[in-house]
Amino acid sequence: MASEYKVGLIFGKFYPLHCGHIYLIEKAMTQVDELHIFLGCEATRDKELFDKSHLPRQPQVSDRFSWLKETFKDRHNIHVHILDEAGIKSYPNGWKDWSDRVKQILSKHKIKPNVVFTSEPQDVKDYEFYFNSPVIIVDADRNFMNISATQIRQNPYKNWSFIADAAKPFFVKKVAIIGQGKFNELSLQLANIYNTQHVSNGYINYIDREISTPYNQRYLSETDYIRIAILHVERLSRAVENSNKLLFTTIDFDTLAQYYTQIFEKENQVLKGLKESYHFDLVIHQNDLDPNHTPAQHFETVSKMVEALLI
Ligand SMILES: NC(=O)c1ccc[n+]([C@@H]2O[C@H](COP(=O)([O-])OP(=O)(O)OC[C@H]3O[C@@H](n4cnc5c(N)ncnc54)[C@H](O)[C@@H]3O)[C@@H](O)[C@H]2O)c1
Repeated sequence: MASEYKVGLIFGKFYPLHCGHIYLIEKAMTQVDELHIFLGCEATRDKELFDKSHLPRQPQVSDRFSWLKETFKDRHNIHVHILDEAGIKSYPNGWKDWSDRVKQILSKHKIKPNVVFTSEPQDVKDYEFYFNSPVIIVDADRNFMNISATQIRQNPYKNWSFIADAAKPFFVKKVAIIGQGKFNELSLQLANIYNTQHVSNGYINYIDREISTPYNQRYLSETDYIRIAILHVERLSRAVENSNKLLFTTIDFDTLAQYYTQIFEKENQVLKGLKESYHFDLVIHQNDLDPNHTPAQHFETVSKMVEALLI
């Protein structure tokens, strides 16, 4: 006897996607032929969640969507839909309107669900009523993956290991430590200590020398600076994918643009654009620290500044 083709539904905010969500989804996948995930979004509610959180920046719907897509890429029977909840009374006061909006998407894509998965026992009756489907509760006590998105929003770095790998790069804090001699080694040292990535920039020593070099004896042309900047973006982008909470480097784009302006006595639009769009969470210039301090004291000062980023 042919068994019924099973189509499952899962609803969530995935703010952010974590291993508990992934467990729910994978557990559901053991019981269905096809799974439809609905990513609920509502601009005011989502902004409020961010305002109450300790997340470094607000994930947009596109970020949350891409975390799901990336995590379940190559899984052709997992489908992700964006569910705009604008204008509907917030949970749990808008079940009728909310389920009607879900049904619009179901009918548009000719999806005929026959099971809903959740870890929330209090929602079972409403899901059964509005979708006329049985509900399977997965790990209501969160014993298998003891984590919630609220806990991650409250303390993303303490709960780092639970954040979905696809979402981690979004939360990595970028640190540039700029200086000479022993100070220049700090970013590499801290990357080692924090078990994370470091992006060196070998050109920085050249650039620093160029400032005091007469025009006709300089090594680097104007376009070399653009190449250095683009290469740096590429290397940072690769490194952030494998970073553990922090990413260290020896130059930021604001400083690079300042060097350029100092040397060529004009602005460059590419560097200006990078300076405005590429955000660093912490930039430490050796010149801003006490010049009478020893390298060991600088190490202490900088370490404390970095540690404060993870609170
Ligand atoms: N307006 C309404 O009345 C109404 C009614 C129902 C649902 N909704 C919407 O549905 C969405 C529900 O999202 P949510 O808050 O449940 O999202 P969520 O992202 O917190 O969770 C998504 C799913 O993962 C499960 N889960 C979370 N942590 C888990 C863990 N550690 N182990 C196993 N499973 C885990 C949850 O039970 C849920 O089923 C929201 O967008 C909400 O607005 C609205």
